[in-house]
Amino acid sequence: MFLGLDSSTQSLSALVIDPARGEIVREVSVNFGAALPTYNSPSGFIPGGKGGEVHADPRMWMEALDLVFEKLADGFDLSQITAVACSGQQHGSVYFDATLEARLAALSASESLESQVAPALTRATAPIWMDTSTGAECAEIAGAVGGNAEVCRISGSIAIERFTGPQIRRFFKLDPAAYHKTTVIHLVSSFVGSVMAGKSIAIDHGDGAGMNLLNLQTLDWDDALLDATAPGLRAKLPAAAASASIAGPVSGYFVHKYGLSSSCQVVLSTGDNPSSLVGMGATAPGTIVISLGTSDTFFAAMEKAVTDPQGFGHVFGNPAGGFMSLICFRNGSLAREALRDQLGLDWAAFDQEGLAKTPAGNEGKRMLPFFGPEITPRRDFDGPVRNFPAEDPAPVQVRALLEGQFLNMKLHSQWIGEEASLIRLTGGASQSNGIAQLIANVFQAPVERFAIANGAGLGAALRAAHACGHDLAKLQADFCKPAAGSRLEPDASLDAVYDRALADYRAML
Ligand SMILES: Nc1ncnc2c1ncn2[C@@H]1O[C@H](COP(=O)(O)OP(=O)(O)O)[C@@H](O)[C@H]1O
Ligand SMILES: O=C(CO)[C@@H](O)[C@H](O)COP(=O)(O)O
Repeated sequence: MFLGLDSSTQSLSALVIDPARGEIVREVSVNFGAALPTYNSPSGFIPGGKGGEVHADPRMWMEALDLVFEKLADGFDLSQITAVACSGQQHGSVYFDATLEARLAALSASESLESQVAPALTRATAPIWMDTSTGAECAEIAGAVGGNAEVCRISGSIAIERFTGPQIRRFFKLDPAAYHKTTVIHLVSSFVGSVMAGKSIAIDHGDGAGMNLLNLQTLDWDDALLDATAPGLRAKLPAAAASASIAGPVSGYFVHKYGLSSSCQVVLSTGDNPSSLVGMGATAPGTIVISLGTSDTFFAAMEKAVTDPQGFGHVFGNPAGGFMSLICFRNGSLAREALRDQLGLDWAAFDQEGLAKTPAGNEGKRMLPFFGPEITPRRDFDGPVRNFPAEDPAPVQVRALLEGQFLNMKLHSQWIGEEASLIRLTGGASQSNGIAQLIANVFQAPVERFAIANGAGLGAALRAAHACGHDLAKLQADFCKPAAGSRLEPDASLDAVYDRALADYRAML
């Protein structure tokens, strides 16, 4: 059996697969806000950050890892697990001093992970992907390297506020003493994997490409980008390596405390979106994945690595080899939640009210769907913009938000240059039938969903199995199957309606 862990924005989840039976045999999850309320992070991050700062408390992730293993081990024999791999929310970074390695190597099963690892932190909180505070650092990095076109040529993205390099530069500028004390900087995914392995593990090319530090030609950290970011940075970064590498056996902590086998192997971690590419069976070009987690993301395996001339889209490593496109929309589920709560609805009513009671195209009533700062396209927070009165009935508001979100996605994914022939949906909001049908109609492509909404966790488990010799294509054929009756066809009669809507939306931006 193989275990996949996914440390996303709002939760840490675990999923066990049995390739011999082609089945998911166990799934558990810990929601940070609900299970760990003392961190005051109801949506997984510390609210109220100033100047675009959005951080999370890494101690919360350590506590969640113990909690998820307690749940996993309850009535389940974890010694059956051959290997584990992790996925994590992308770009977030965790900073440690020179005591980290000794602490990880000597973890005692009689104490918590948090009490043993947290004293090594050199930065109390971790900037995460929602952070937009590094505009100045992005400009400095681009300026030092010769402009954003050059940053994009090397790393697959222009200098981006949430990416790890600009975040590291900001830390170096804000607290140089703490930066100099830092000897290891991990991504969220490689951090969780390192705790599992009892030693710092390498960063894979999938998540590493989201740092503005990886050279996509050499697949190593790029000296010009390192120098532009902060002094002595190469020595603080784990090596960059292929996603399918085995890091070593699991830490004795998990053997003695939760019953994993001492021969259980830890496979390198990757980002939650590259992991979902694997879990949604989309590692070969042709299928587009839309993930509706905290962020909404749109991604696909690439035939060849093209970059976004507008600078919003990214090129990441495909965990199965080659590259993938990725576009991230910050106003995803939290924007839908904000409107749902303003209107006093639950999710069922949100679907029924919004989509069943209004016509496709919303009679021209449109919304720029930004309930917080947006990154695709870049907009400061000035609230949603409507071309109709904010007092209009709830169904009009809901349809305007949802159509706005997916028109925005359609508009900003055109640079990839591929017509969507099949879309697979994952993430929490993919459970909504109304949203799934709306996506089919806006993109005029069939939409499929799986029985589980956690494509990233499934991807992690599949990667663990693949790294241990299982054939990835066979694993994907067995596990990445749409749930019976889940396929939704687009309504071809709405093609012209959404063409017009897209033109209107573009004009409103
Ligand atoms: N039926 C639903 N309709 C719309 N959104 C939903 C529904 N169920 C859950 N969600 C949204 O899914 C989000 C969590 O998705 P998830 O993929 O677990 O996020 P993450 O991986 O970022 O932690 C929540 O913010 C919630 O608003
Ligand atoms: O910033 C990005 C991708 O570039 C986000 O997609 C994060 O990876 C967070 O993922 P979720 O928690 O929303 O799944």
